[in-house]
Amino acid sequence: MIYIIPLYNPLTFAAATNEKKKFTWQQVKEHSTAEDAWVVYNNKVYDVSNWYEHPGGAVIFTHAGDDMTDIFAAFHAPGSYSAMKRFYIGDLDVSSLTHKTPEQFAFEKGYRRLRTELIKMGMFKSSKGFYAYKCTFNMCMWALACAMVYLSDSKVVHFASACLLGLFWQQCGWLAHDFLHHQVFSQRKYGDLGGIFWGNLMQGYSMQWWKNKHNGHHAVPNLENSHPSATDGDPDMDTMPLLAWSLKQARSFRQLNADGNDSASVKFFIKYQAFTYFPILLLARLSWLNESAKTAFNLGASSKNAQIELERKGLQYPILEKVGIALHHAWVLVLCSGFGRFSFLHGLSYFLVSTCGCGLFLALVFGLGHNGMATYDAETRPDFWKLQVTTSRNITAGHGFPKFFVDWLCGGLQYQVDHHLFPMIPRHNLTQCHELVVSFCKEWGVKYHEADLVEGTIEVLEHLQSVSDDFMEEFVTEFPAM
Ligand code: HEM
Repeated sequence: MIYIIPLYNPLTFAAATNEKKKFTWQQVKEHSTAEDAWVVYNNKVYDVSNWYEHPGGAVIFTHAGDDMTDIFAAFHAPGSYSAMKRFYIGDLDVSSLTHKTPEQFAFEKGYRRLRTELIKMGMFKSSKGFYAYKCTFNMCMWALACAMVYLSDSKVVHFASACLLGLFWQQCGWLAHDFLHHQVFSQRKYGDLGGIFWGNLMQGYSMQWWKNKHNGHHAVPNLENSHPSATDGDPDMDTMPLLAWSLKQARSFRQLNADGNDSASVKFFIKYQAFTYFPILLLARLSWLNESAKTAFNLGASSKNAQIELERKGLQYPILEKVGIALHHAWVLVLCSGFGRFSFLHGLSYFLVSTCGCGLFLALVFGLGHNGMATYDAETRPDFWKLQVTTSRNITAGHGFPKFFVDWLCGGLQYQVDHHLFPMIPRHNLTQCHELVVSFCKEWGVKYHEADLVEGTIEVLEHLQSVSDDFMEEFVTEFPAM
């Protein structure tokens, strides 16, 4: 597709002639699609319509027609501010922000000040020693899993090795996560290379597929799609028809049917979702491997925006992505074949145990991080801080799980709330950051939620059951004889 720049645009012309245009909030809100996207940063208005070439990709359009001040700060290196200039079209008429009370202005000012304090405290600087230790520990897990297969003929040892490999993949997920959020290196390129090593080569995931999906999730956590076939919400809660996180989401697939009714499969899945939740988690890695291979080898994208983005600007690291994934499948094949000694069934079992283990351990932590917390749609979406805090849950020690184990298992995401507010803060600084965030939330009356592994899982299952009950109750009310 060819990107045509209009020869005369009255707005860019105004910018070029230094004549400052003023826009009301209402006017900004009218430009809320990828094709017609205005964004606001510190009361300045930018026209980023059709800018699929944006280095962060189509995630930029999650804030079309909205204020991007805080999400911009969450994702970008300081130098990126200069890239904004060419999109500037005028200033926001601050008197038109009638939906904001003086208290809201003070709240926003307060959380921006807190961010500045954290920067001054050095919270965004990583300890290279910490990450060297984490990377070495992880590689030792991998070497041990391989050695157990190579040196032993015991099925019990092979089973233990497959479980260890599942855990290793889960830990690779957290390391790739840290590198790709640029927690480890402020230089983007080094973070990306770390992401390719832990993501593509060791885990089998495409780093660009992951970035698109994960950064989209960070921009709009627990936000529902505007339409069942749209992909403008949080990709991580785009789980229909298998799982619904709100009654509205459960009902959404009716719009796809000509008769406006739910299909038998939707009814079945939503009715039993509290029971199917864990089996679905077990299979999650297979779906991620599939999506990753599709992205890396240009066989399709997971959303319409990701597809257009791939067509317009392609992959950031086309060769490394492909080589990384191909080598990943090669070493996994060698290991799953028991270095040539396993029967087909034995090798398949090894693969399934490790893959399902990884899916379960990874998705369990994601699930605890957000599932069962508040969900929003475009109209009810609150400010950046409240959106991130109310949709996230921290995981604490408890029910026999000690803190060091929870910290290791969750790879930094035990501080999900704090991580969502400041995704570039390295995980080893989150404990300190957490204390300041909690006291800020207390001061401003924002509910900050924590639960241990068991309580959190029960909350998730209870939430699924309550959505399921509300959904099924409608049929009983409408058709009492059934
Ligand atoms: C006028 C508006 C914007 C401009 C000029 C801009 C520019 C840039 C630039 C130059 C980069 C690469 C350097 C860096 O990582 O800091 C970048 C990356 C990124 N941007 Fe933006 N951006 C804009 C708006 C947004 C918005 C609204 C979002 C999210 C809703 C966003 C999300 C991202 C993400 C996630 C990355 C990192 C990609 C990576 O890690 O490779 N950007 N942007």
